[in-house]
Amino acid sequence: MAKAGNGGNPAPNALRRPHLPKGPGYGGHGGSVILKATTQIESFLDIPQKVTAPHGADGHDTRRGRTGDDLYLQVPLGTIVRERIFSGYTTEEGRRIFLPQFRYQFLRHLDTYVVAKGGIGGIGPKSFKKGDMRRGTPGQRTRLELELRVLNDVALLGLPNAGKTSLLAAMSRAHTRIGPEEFSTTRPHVGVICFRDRVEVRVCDLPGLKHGAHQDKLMGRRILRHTYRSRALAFVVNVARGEKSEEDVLEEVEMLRQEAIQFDPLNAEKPWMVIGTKCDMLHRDPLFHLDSLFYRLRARYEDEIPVVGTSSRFGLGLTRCVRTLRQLVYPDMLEPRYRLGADPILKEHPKAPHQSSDLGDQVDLIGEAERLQVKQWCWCFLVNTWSKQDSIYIYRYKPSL
Ligand SMILES: Nc1nc2c(ncn2[C@@H]2O[C@H](COP(=O)(O)OP(=O)(O)OP(=O)(O)O)[C@@H](O)[C@H]2O)c(=O)[nH]1
Ligand SMILES: [Mg+2]
Repeated sequence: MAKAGNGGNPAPNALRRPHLPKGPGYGGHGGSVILKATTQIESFLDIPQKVTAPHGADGHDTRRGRTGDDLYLQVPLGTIVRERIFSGYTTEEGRRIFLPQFRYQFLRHLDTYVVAKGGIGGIGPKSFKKGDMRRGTPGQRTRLELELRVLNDVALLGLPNAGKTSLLAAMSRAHTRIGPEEFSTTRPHVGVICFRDRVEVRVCDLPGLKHGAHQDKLMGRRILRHTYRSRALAFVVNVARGEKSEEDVLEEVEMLRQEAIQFDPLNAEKPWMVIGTKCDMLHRDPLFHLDSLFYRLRARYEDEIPVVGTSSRFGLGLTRCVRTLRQLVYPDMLEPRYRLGADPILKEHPKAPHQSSDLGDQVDLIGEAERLQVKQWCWCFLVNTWSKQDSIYIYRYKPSL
């Protein structure tokens, strides 16, 4: 519930004369209630149920009343604002039925939206010929419903205790409670994986899902709604089965995917991958389960589904996992390692320095490459001083020793 401040009333007998420096004692405007998106917070925990912005003060003598300050409430990115509007009906117990209506969604940092506008301050009597005055208007009052659908690129979905939080903590700087008990994570956490070429992949760790999640079993729908904005899904399964070996890994992946699809059919079109965790527990046959999962998934789906085995405890397979995540989210944007032209376009340059350098080392021009070859950094490449803007001349530097 948000209530903006009322406008203040004007001073009834204020005069306006040329020699009086101040105005005719108008009332101050009321403060508005404004929502502001920020990356600093990730939940609604700090937002009170009822907020009221300060009222504008009444006019006094010839001075305008003080304008009430706007009340800013910080909300996390990905918040959807809906207004609850009275439908005109009541329940049998006499409770009013409200219907939600979409108002705004926050997708950018520092985005603001005014949910309740403050009242306008009253106008003094001397502004009207009749000599009457206008009182301040009341501030708006709205009932709001906020829903958080976290902004992320990849959502980690898995059974409770599959090792999702450990995986995210190993891949990024996000760190939350990791525990041996089920449901140790209770709300979404986002970790950002930054690549060297400034590409960022936002990975969202969610609480565990169980069968029937799409019917809101164990708050499943409230968990699955965070997949709404993800561009790819990663199903996390514990492949170290041990005594649980009769429960099939493939069944588990299928169950998780079906839950996601039944919740939102758009999830069927998103690219997905499977991450096998706890691969370090060798006595529990994780590699066997991982292998069987890969071949059976390949047989079932025509295009190859990436399956990556990891161990968050020992940091195994994380690089491959991170690369695969990036490949899912940005399939067209390859890493610089792969972006190399196989053969640089060789072109003789007229000013090529075929002579030796000062140290007596031999410097040969190999060619002009459109793209810089990072692959062959074992040779020391020199970028010459007269390189054009769109091309780089590459020299092979042979030390004299
Ligand atoms: N040996 C081993 N244990 C792991 C690994 N990753 C996680 N664990 C353990 O598995 C347990 C569960 O890990 P979490 O990361 O909390 O699992 P979760 O999927 O986030 O669980 P919920 O949040 O409850 O759904 C913890 O006791 C971890 O120590 C791993 O790679 N190897
Ligand atoms: Mg967790």
